[in-house]
Amino acid sequence: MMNAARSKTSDFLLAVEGLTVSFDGFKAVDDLSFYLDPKEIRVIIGPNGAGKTTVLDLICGKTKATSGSIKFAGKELTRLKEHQIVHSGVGRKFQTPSVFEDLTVFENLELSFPRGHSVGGALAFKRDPEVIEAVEEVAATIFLTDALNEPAASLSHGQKQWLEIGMLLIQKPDLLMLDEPVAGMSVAERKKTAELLKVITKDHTVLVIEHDMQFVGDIADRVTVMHQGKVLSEGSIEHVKSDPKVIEVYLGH
Ligand SMILES: Nc1ncnc2c1ncn2[C@@H]1O[C@H](COP(=O)(O)OP(=O)(O)OP(=O)(O)O)[C@@H](O)[C@H]1O
Repeated sequence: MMNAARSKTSDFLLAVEGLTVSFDGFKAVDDLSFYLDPKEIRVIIGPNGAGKTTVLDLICGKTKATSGSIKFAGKELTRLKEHQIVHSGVGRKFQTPSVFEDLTVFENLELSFPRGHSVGGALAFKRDPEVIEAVEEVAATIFLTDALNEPAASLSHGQKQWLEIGMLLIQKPDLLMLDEPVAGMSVAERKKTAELLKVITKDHTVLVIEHDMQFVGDIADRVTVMHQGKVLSEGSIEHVKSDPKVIEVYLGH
């Protein structure tokens, strides 16, 4: 198999091999292998309980693997703690936005600028041109230039999701993982989010969990379909959509 042969090399940004996690004997992720190329957008789809969120939990170190390997830029992540994985260049956005509502968009982005300060410390820090430039650049990418001085509380749900993506982007991770980024968004916001992800992958690799098949088709380079903790199918959106196994367990419902 091409993937198995290539995994011997360091071509992949992320190589997940034989990954397994058991919760009281139940294998939520079961001997899972998949590989991400640099600058790829991969979408993981699959029915509820397939193990998708658990895969992201394993990659970011929130959950420890029972066995298997997660190699990121050649480094084994399964032995690292969550903060070490963040430092290695893996950023994760959870489903619910967790922006600081009382702070402005500018301040939310500024706080996330990587300088190793606590929340209070970062705010007390004098704004230097480097931070201002980084904040303005990210704000433009996430369509929030005009809202920089607005409190985050005044943003729409979709804008808060973009702000949170911006808070990851400003840390310049090599891999961004997003769990259902367009859940609760309007059609217009979904379109803009697809645009945003296309821009992001010029510099980053993106791993997304998503149910909205229209959105999946708009963004994915390749799709991995999970079922019962395993890969059921993998390939282009056309390939997985026409795979009878995928239609049977997921798309046909
Ligand atoms: N910490 C845990 N302890 C016990 N069981 C867990 C734990 N985390 C996940 N599970 C179980 O593992 C299975 C996979 O869950 P997971 O949330 O990864 O699925 P999913 O594909 O993300 O589903 P959804 O689309 O509903 O979010 C589920 O049966 C879930 O109940």
